[in-house]
Amino acid sequence: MNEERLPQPALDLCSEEEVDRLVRRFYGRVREDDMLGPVFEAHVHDWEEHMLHLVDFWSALLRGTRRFRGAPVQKHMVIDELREELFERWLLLFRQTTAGLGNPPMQRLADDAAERIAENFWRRFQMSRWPSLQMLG
Ligand code: HEM
Repeated sequence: MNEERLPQPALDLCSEEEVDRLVRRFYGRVREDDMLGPVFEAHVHDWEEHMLHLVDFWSALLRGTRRFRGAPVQKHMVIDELREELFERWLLLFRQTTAGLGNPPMQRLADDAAERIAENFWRRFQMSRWPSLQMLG
């Protein structure tokens, strides 16, 4: 178990520029990826809008800002292509990106949040597609 406390969202954890760098580098990798690229290209119609929206999302999680407005769960529930390997790939590219930012506390919080959210999306997606799984708790 990691004894060190997880960093908390704070304005001095990272700058807006670092958040912007994370999002642009990450989705740059996603777009070039053989597995994830086609899924995103099929659903994202305006990439610049998506980037700015995702900067607001990560800025909220990492810096505690309050610009993000959205419905992430619903947006993912309608992506028919979702499957476990895609989430694993998503997390791999995300971790590679955060590792290259040179800000270890930001990296820890971002990786932790991404993992928890990915698990949540995947669990909810399975529940919504196969409601009989609900009885398994
Ligand atoms: C297999 C993994 C994933 C895929 C294929 C995926 C795909 C997508 C796509 C296609 C959109 C655009 C939807 C639209 O605008 O209609 C989107 C939006 C978004 N994604 Fe993901 N995603 C994945 C995992 C994640 C994870 C793990 C997170 C968070 C840690 C995340 C956060 C978001 C957010 C915040 C939005 C914007 C939602 C909104 O507009 O309210 N995604 N994603």
